[in-house]
Amino acid sequence: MTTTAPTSPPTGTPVSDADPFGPEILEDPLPFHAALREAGPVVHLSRYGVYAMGRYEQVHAALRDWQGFQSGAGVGLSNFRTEQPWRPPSLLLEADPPHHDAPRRVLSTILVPRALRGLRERWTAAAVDLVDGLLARRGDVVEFDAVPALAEAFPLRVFPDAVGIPAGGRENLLPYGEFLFNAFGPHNELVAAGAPRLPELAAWVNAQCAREALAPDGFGARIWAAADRGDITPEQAPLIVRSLLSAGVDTTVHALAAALHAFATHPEQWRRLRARPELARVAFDEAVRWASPVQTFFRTATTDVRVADTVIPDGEKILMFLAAANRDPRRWTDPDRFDLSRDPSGHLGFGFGIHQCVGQHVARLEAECLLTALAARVETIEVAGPTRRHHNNTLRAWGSLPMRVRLG
Ligand code: HEM
Ligand SMILES: O=C(O)c1ccc(-c2ccccn2)cc1
Repeated sequence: MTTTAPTSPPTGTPVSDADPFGPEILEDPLPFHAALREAGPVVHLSRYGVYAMGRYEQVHAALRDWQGFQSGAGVGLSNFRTEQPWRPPSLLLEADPPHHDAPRRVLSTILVPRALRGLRERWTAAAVDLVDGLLARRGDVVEFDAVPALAEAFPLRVFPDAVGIPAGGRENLLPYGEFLFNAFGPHNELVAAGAPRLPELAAWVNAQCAREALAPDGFGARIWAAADRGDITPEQAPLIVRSLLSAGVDTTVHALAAALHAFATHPEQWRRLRARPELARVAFDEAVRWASPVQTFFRTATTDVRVADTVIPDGEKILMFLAAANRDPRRWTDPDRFDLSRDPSGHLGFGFGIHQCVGQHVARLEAECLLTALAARVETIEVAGPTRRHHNNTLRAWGSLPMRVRLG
């Protein structure tokens, strides 16, 4: 019996020859994810010479096994064992224990839900103000592009202030993150397009991390206070502030856009949220599972590590497809359905294990505030025109989401 290699429709390219960072798959990754899951627990991608995993079981196990699958050699295609990082490595993301431990403990303490309690009232008011401003004096049916009007506007209205950076230059945050998340992939045209502005963007971001730039009551000041206490060193403090500015903006922007798109294409789920606004938090996690705004990232094998029938040699890169795992029918019932009655816990959209997103509670609070404010005013939400994807090597993003809402 001849078995034909699984192909990623429609181009018919065998999975092992596919380019997951090329425009076809970035535009619509779902067929490739399905083919990757079907091809086996681990697949060698010849184009980049990496080992790929698309099934929940293997991605979950690799994320859990930080000793066998390290972050210290970088979580992008670039291998820090042999290549220079484009910026000083993150003390959390690109570090393994024990170096990872203290920076992680400092950020965990600052970003834990009870530490965010003081922000809920302020962020709720900011969301209500943004939504009211968008809908005011425009009649009962209002049209707008949800990407700039809501998905970008809300995080940029609340998060930089929460970090405590100055008012000027915040328009640099999105393009910096855009480059950063592209740079985890291969040096393709997406990376090349962002390179010209990088020196100025990186200089601006680094300048925001200095103690004197930060307001006395924000996340940044609390990181510096940890240095004053000796929990971390003063040299580490600015890099940990940089982590917030690196990871905390583009991710939430594209996750919120994904949630708004999910509701605009599933009117019955919007009706459920309207009826029960307390579902906003679980709705956001279901949107993060269903859309996986963070699609992929890498680990590096620290020994010859066996996964199913494959031995991944020491030093080789493993590309983990969170998005494929989040829709693996081996783990999820009816995985392609966006369904608020599902329990999405266990999804890998925020990662898993010791590096699991330390900012996930910040993201959830932003989403809860914005979705609750919208659900209070908007009876129906629908797509009002052609949507446009925005391609990034790591992030699943919308470039434009024309929306029509009916007030109720
Ligand atoms: C919906 C929005 C977000 C998504 C989908 C997301 C996703 C992720 C994922 C998948 C990881 C794991 C990376 C790995 O294992 O190598 C991660 C780590 C991280 N995230 Fe998030 N993130 C989001 C928002 C945020 C926010 C708002 C912040 C900051 C306030 C943040 C800060 C971080 C940091 C510092 C890490 C590294 C943690 C470590 O390595 O110990 N993220 N995030
Ligand atoms: O500490 C940082 O600078 C940083 C932390 C986390 C990320 C990241 C990477 C892949 C997926 C989600 N988040 C990026 C940067």
